[in-house]
Amino acid sequence: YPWGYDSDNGPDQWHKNYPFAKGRHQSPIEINNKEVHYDSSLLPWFASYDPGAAKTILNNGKTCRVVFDDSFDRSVLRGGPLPGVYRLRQLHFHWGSSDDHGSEHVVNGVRYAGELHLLHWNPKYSNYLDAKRRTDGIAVLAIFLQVGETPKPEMKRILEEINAIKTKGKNAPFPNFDPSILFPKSHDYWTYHGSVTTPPCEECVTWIILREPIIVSSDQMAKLRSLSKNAENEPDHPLVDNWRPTQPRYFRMVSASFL
Ligand SMILES: Cc1cc(C)cc(S(N)(=O)=O)c1
Ligand SMILES: [Zn+2]
Repeated sequence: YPWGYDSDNGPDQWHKNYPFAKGRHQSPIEINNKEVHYDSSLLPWFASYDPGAAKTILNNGKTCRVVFDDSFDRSVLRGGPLPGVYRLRQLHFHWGSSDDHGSEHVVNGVRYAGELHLLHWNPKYSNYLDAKRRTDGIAVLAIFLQVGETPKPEMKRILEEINAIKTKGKNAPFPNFDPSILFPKSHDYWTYHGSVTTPPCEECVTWIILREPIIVSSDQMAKLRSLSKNAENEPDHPLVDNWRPTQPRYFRMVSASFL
C-alpha cells in the first residue's frame, strides 16, 4: 500500500516499510536561532542553470514537479557547503491546506505556506540512484513560500501550467525555464546534513535553506491546492498537506552563512 500523507499511510507509518525514516539524520527539522552556528568560512553558493534543460512539468499524485535534463553538467549548483558541482534534476513543492502552514522546515516556530525544493545530485557518482545511496550524494536548495500582497511574477509560469496537470499521471512540456528567476534577492542560507523528506528517506542530503522567502499570492497557493492526488477517472481528492513534520535534530549542527 503506497506511502502518502494520510493517517493510514502518512509520515508516522513510513518507518514500517522505510526503516531510514527513524534515522538520526532525518529531515525536515526546526531551525532555531539559538541553536544555529554562524560559520564565517561558509562560501556563497552559485546556480548556473541552462533554461534549455527544462523538459516537463508533472503531477505524480504527491507534488507538482518540473524535471530537467541531467545527462551532463548542464544546470549546476556549486559553492556554499558543497565540495563541487551538483546537477539540477528536478524541482517540486510542498504546501498546506491553508496559507498558515505547508512548509517542511520551520524557522523559529514559523511555518510558511509552502516550500520549493530544487534537487541536485553529485555527478562524482554514476547516476542519481547511486547518489541517493551516498551521504554527499544530494543537495537540495530550499526556498520558503510566504503569502503576501505583491507576489513574485516569475511563479506565474509554473502556476499557469497547473491546469494541464490537474490529476495524477498527467504531464506537459515545460521548455525554456530557468528556475533561478524564482530566487529571492538575498543568498543568505542555513545548511545542515539530513535526508530526503519522502520515503525511502535516505540520509544523503546537504540542505541549503534560504533565509529570505519568496512572496506568492493566496490565489497562487490556491492554484497549487487545486491539484488532485488521484488519477482522472478516480474520486477527487485535493493534493494538499504534502509536507513531512519536523524530525528530531539529535546531535546535528545547523550552520548559518550570515550573522
Ligand atoms: C532526492 C529527493 C527525492 C524526492 C522525491 C524528494 C526530495 S526532498 N523533498 O527531500 O527534496 C529529495
Ligand atoms: Zn521536497
